[in-house]
Amino acid sequence: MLEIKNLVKRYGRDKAVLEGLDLKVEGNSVISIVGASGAGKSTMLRCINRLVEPTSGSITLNGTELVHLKGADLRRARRKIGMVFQGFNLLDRLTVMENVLAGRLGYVNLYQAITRRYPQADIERAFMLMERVGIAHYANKRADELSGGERQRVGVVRALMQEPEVLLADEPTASLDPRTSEQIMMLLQSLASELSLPVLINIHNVAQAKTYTERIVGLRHGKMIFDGVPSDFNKDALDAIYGGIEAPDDAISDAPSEERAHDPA
Ligand SMILES: Nc1ncnc2c1ncn2[C@@H]1O[C@H](COP(=O)(O)OP(=O)(O)OP(=O)(O)O)[C@@H](O)[C@H]1O
Repeated sequence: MLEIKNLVKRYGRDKAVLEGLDLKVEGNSVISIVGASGAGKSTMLRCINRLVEPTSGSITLNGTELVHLKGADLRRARRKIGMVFQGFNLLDRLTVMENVLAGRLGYVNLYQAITRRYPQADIERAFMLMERVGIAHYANKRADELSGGERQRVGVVRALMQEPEVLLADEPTASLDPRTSEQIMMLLQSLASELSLPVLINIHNVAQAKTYTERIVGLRHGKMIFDGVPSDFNKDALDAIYGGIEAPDDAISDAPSEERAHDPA
């Protein structure tokens, strides 16, 4: 279980960008975090894996307090937090397999890491996960030879190689075309349930949030002003989150639905 209590983040002396957030995530829920640009979505995710230092508050993952961890304890805790990025964050000149195995760096010793001698079990797990998401045949290709959707699948597998207890995805579909975005959302939804993994997804596309996630958290100016199921995310909720700031296209339509029931990967 991931539990955030009274999380505050202030950059320097500026006004707090997160003003006391509380969030509890259990089981294999897939949760989207929506909000206008600058609402604090990325800051919230980055506080969880401590890419950003929380100013105050508590974040626990399965009983371990993450705030204030340092050194080896922080590295150990971070292994349990997978992250998928908007820009994929792959090492372009390395192969797909090498990128995927980078997800094990937190587990192997320095010699293994430098010589890239990963345990056989890691290689088998890598192939199993690459098969699962449909990229195993690209194992020896350079990462920069793949399409955006394929690259994001590499990013997802790399995160899963960490054997995470929670998966964070920061705008995972923002660099992809609409159809590929839907495929990645479906993939995250299926993997959450197959691996019993909670997944938190920052997303601008409210229609996709409604279609592919089971809970929506809405932020506005660093405060949580909506936390509920997609069917309750109506025009009022939309106005409360975006009113006067931004009006996302097709935000309350039930957009992509053709393939929502299955994952083609
Ligand atoms: N490193 C930083 N230093 C100072 N201010 C920052 C830093 N990172 C983010 N901010 C500010 O914090 C606020 C929240 O930013 P954040 O990136 O978390 O929002 P967001 O909801 O993810 O926005 P977007 O959807 O545009 O990515 C913004 O006002 C931003 O300018």
